[in-house]
Amino acid sequence: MTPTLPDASVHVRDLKKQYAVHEKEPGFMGSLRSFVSRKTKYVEAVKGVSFDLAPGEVVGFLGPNGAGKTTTLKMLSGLLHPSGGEARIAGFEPRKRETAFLKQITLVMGQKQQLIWDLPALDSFLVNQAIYEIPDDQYRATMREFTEVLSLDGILKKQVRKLSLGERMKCELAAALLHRPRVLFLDEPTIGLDVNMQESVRAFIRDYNERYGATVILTSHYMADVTALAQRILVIDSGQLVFDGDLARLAEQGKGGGKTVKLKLREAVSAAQLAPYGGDVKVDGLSVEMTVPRAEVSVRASRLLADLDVADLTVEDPPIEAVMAELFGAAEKVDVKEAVVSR
Ligand SMILES: Nc1ncnc2c1ncn2[C@@H]1O[C@H](COP(=O)(O)OP(=O)(O)OP(=O)(O)O)[C@@H](O)[C@H]1O
Repeated sequence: MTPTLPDASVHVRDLKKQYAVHEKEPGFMGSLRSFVSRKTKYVEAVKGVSFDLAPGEVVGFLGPNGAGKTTTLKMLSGLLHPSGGEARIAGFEPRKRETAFLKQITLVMGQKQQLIWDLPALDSFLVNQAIYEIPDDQYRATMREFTEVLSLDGILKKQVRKLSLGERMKCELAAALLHRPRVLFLDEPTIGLDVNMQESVRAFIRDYNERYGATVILTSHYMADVTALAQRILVIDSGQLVFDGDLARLAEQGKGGGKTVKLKLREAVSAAQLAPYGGDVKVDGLSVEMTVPRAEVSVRASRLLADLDVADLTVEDPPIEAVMAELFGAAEKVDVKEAVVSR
């Protein structure tokens, strides 16, 4: 039965997606051959994923390229039918795409656009008002709020094609949230944006989550998005969930469970002299960085303070992008370079 008051929770059990891919040799002869005998390969994009989100929870959904993030979000928003398992979003079964369900969710894909290219964004907003049957007073109130939070003044009446990427993304977000959905699927909402624009988008998502108690699943290659918005992280790799826990626990997995100790010295010391205190020692003038096993941190820090002329000592978890690179073995797989640049 369709609930009248959705609770914005997300329940996913053993969700699977298999794609059938038709293979074709290159060239004309290849086309002919595939016409006569078509070869089909199956890609297991999602292999039995399960998790539950409480209403209002914000989670970062991370994983290397091709891990199955977009496929999962498309199944949760009802765009793709799962090959197995089930999902319940705000009490609804996504695959049915009921109108009441669509009014509770939104899917924002940073790489795709829903705004009408040749018209001002305002026209697309009016189309969405009609589609989602948003009452006039609610539409006006939401527009006022979004215009303020996203600084949309002056851009709503410009043709979408003439907007900058950042301006367009802000309008895309506004259009996607105009109906005040309770569950947000955000797939790379800040992709390609400059650092300031990324920050505006983050602030908007945070504000929306607090104001409406919306549940948010966010994928991003920019770790700054994830660390700014999410407490809990789901990591998917090769279609399987390999981590579900809080950010701090994910950080603990890095550097073999070690912490980064940073020192500012008053007197220069060589890396060789510092080797007994920790691993991965990096010396840059009077600044030193090293990795120390978690359980040893207090003992080693006391020794460093006793043995050297230390002006400052800090202990940090390794950056989350480094942890991800370590988890997946290769830095390029998680776009660590981009993530670092965006911080
Ligand atoms: N329509 C499709 N047909 C066939 N295979 C597909 C299709 N869409 C995705 N795949 C494959 O399914 C797997 C998961 O893809 P998906 O787009 O879900 O990954 P992702 O984690 O979102 O990756 P990225 O971070 O690169 O966007 C990949 O191996 C991909 O090649």
